[in-house]
Amino acid sequence: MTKTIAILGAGAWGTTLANLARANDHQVRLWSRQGDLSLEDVVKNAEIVLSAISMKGVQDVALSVKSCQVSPQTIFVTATKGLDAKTTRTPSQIWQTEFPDHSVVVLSGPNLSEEISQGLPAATVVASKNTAAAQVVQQVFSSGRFRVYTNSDPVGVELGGTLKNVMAIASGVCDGLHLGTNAKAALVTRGLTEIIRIGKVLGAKTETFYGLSGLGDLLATCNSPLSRNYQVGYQLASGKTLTEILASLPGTAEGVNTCQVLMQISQEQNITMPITEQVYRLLETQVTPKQALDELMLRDTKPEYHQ
Ligand SMILES: NC(=O)c1ccc[n+]([C@@H]2O[C@H](COP(=O)([O-])OP(=O)(O)OC[C@H]3O[C@@H](n4cnc5c(N)ncnc54)[C@H](O)[C@@H]3O)[C@@H](O)[C@H]2O)c1
Ligand SMILES: O=P(O)(O)OC[C@H](O)CO
Repeated sequence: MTKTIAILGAGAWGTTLANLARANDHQVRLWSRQGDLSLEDVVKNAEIVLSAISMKGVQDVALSVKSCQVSPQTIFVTATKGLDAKTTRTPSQIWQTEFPDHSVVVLSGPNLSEEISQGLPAATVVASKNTAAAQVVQQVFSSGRFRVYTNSDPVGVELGGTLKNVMAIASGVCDGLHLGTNAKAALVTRGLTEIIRIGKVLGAKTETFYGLSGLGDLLATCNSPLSRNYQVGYQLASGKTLTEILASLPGTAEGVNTCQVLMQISQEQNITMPITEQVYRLLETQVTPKQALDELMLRDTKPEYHQ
């Protein structure tokens, strides 16, 4: 059945998702703050409101939508991968707080938008506490080129996509320093352990991180030069400054902000995050890429716990 869908954020991801929904004959209205359409007109009578806004704009946009006329049945979908710098909340937590009586669905997976725009096959996950709402979103986007799975752990799915961005920066550094395949495998594997450790404290289920939105997205983002987060790390390794890199980056690299928020969470909740800590110190120019590597390699010896 044709759905009326409002997509907020006309960047790389919002535009790609709009095209996927249009290809399935849905009626899509795309809103951006630079565009001609008003937010009020775009969300009016929408059965689904999907946000692909960068993290820094999510809270403000959610508040603006709250002041618009939204149908009580509207399903909110969030495709943002980040954490709020002020509150440390995830995007779905922000949308659910502003719209407590609505279903909120998280859409996340190994989804480099450029590949999907080229018509290459990909899979993703739609997760919600409300299974029926997740199934509606699954039908909207599913096609022969985009396979959509449902999941009942929205926070786990969301955190998989968010936390891997920090590991993608580290992976870019690893490749930029030409440290080899063994080093990369060690980094990604220990990165997953670190993601699970943080994710469990933040309320996610461990098994979710072994799925598409966790391990899947970690593999995609840590291995692709198309990833903006990977590019940040790769170019830091070549000696560029973060300011120079961000000035020429096409779109948002959420891992930079996520890393700062994670350091705050690490201090408040006493969670050990060695890789995140070194990425943070590198972004803050407290260490060079080579020093960050040495710090990680020379940590105290320990058993290989996966927790
Ligand atoms: N590009 C991808 O491959 C991809 C895939 C999956 C998820 N994501 C996630 O989707 C989100 C958006 O990524 P993108 O690649 O489209 O980024 P982008 O930089 O191309 O677009 C970001 C969009 O957010 C809007 N925005 C930013 N701040 C705003 C504010 N204060 N108010 C209103 N609008 C604001 C921008 O105008 C733009 O439309 C990120 O969280 C990213 O991690 C991206
Ligand atoms: O370009 P990045 O680093 O934001 O990665 C895009 C997607 O999150 C990959 O799934």
